[in-house]
Amino acid sequence: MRFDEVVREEADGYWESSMVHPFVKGLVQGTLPMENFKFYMMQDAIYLKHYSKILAIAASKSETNQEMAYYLESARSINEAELELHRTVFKELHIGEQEQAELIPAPANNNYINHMYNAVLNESLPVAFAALLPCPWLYQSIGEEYKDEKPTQKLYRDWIELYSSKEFKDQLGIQKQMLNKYAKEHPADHQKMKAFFQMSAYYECKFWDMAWSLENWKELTPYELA
Ligand SMILES: Cc1ncc(C[n+]2csc(CCO)c2C)c(N)n1
Repeated sequence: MRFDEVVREEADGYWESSMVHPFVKGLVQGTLPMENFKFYMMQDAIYLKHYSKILAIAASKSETNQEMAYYLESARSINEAELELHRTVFKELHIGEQEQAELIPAPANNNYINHMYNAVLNESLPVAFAALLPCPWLYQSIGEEYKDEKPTQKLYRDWIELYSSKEFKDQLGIQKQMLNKYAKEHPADHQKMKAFFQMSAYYECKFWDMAWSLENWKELTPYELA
């Protein structure tokens, strides 16, 4: 099996759990309350901002021109996507300056972002790349699985369309090849690449939980006293 197939198979549980997650199901079926979608979008804007910065750090650590070009272009295009989000979705959902100024990452988002910074700052570039990969890969899988769903809300349809596009699938193909190239050239990094990929896939699931429960820093999970 190729390296990308091995890491993906190991993460099967996270993929399956995302596919049937009430947030994802609600989104593709159009039953998701707009409050949850708005919360998700606002948290995602923070996530995208940091994802782009992390790619820029990866660019600065690149050893080849090809790597450099890939990371710089990815950082630029995600920054552009983030700006577009503010221009369109934020406007549509009436997310104003005040609401944006008060925005802080929810716990699960914070954990995921910190995990990716840790990868790019303290690990090798192949390990950082593996940590960044579940993000496009999982979303591409969801887009493909639900490409024929047509929820009535335009924002939900746009979301599905974005991640089920051919360009997005082609881009993922290049990313899988990069993963395999890194794996071939850095056999000593295999264990960590796998571990960081799994951790990111776990955090992707926690991101759905966060948006479904409107997670915040004030309320802890209530446990019954024995
Ligand atoms: C929590 C979270 N995870 C993944 C994505 C999807 N995503 C973000 S940036 C990007 C492009 C990477 O090449 C993709 C696919 C998201 N929006 N939010």
